Amino acid sequence: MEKYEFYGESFLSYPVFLNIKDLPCLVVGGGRVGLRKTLGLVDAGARVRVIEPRPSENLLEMEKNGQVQIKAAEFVPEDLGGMRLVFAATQKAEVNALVAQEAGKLGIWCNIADDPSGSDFFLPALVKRGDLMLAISTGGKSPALARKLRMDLEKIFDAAYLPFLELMGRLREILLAEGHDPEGHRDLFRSLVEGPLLEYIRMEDMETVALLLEPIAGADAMALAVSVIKEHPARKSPEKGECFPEKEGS
Ligand SMILES: C[C@@]1(CC(=O)O)c2cc3[nH]c(cc4nc(cc5[nH]c(cc(n2)[C@H]1CCC(=O)O)[C@@](C)(CC(=O)O)[C@@H]5CCC(=O)O)C(CC(=O)O)=C4CCC(=O)O)c(CCC(=O)O)c3CC(=O)O
Ligand SMILES: NC(=O)C1=CN([C@@H]2O[C@H](COP(=O)(O)OP(=O)(O)OC[C@H]3O[C@@H](n4cnc5c(N)ncnc54)[C@H](O)[C@@H]3O)[C@@H](O)[C@H]2O)C=CC1
Repeated sequence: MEKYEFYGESFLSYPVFLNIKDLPCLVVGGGRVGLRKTLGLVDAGARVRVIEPRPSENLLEMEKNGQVQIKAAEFVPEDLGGMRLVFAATQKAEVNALVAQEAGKLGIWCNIADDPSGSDFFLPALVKRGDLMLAISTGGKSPALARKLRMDLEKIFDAAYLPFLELMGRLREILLAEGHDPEGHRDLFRSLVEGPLLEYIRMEDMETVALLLEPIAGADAMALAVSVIKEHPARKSPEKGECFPEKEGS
């Protein structure tokens, strides 16, 4: 840091992106916070069970759609059987502490909504653009700041990053299929990510995008550009005036 030296005790953590597809995960307490954690787990493809005596309409709707399983009762330690991650998200500190204690006995990683220092992990604020994911943590010091930074970053890393990353991935596949040349590829990819490609994607200037892709994609450049930018499944209807889905700023 240039101007400020870090002072005081720093929170030690190890950032990872977990593959939790199809893994059983438990959310205890399906209120405001529990629902937010549940939505994140569902997005990641987990098998989610929610323990909530008074499930909300939102949760019941998700259960109808087969996204979650709800047990409309109070938590009992047996609920933890077979679970890999647990979120203690009730408004009752003693219930959350019990969930954490029992999870600890079983070696299940636990996030406690009201006890950052007792948690095995906590969640970052997220900017997601397809496979591009920016995760923001303040070490638990200020979730409000994490949320604000997420919204600021969403403006910088706008929806155009989705087709941009998709294109970079396709170009990389083409080049790697032709052979490995780490030095040459590095320069090529660096010039593509630093150059004007993103700007032309934003403008949907297909001619120029195709021109920039040509050195790698050859005669397929225009077809590639169209399939990724104009015909991408994530694209919303043009009458809405949006290219790709934007996350709401809530
Ligand atoms: C430690 C952590 C554990 C965890 O939950 O994983 C934790 C803990 C607590 N949060 C509390 C409050 C708020 N949490 C939010 C929002 C988010 N909280 C998230 C994560 C985390 N929250 C982890 C640390 C992340 C980090 O490193 O910063 C986000 C990023 C991700 C997510 O939850 O999915 C999501 C933003 C998502 C987005 O918008 O992008 C807001 C903002 C708002 O609602 O406007 C407020 C009110 C304002 C405020 O307090 O700042 C309280 C109660 C404090 C009290 O009693 O007053 C506790 C408990 C405590 O601190 O004791
Ligand atoms: N980590 C975070 O991001 C944040 C954490 N918090 C903390 O999270 C906790 C929950 O907050 P909210 O979701 O706003 O509360 P809430 O009151 O909306 O939800 C709590 C839910 O837990 C359920 N519940 C109560 N006892 C239970 C039991 N024995 N078994 C199963 N479910 C039970 C209730 O029926 C209720 O639906 C609070 O302690 C709050 O301080 C608050 C804001 C953000």
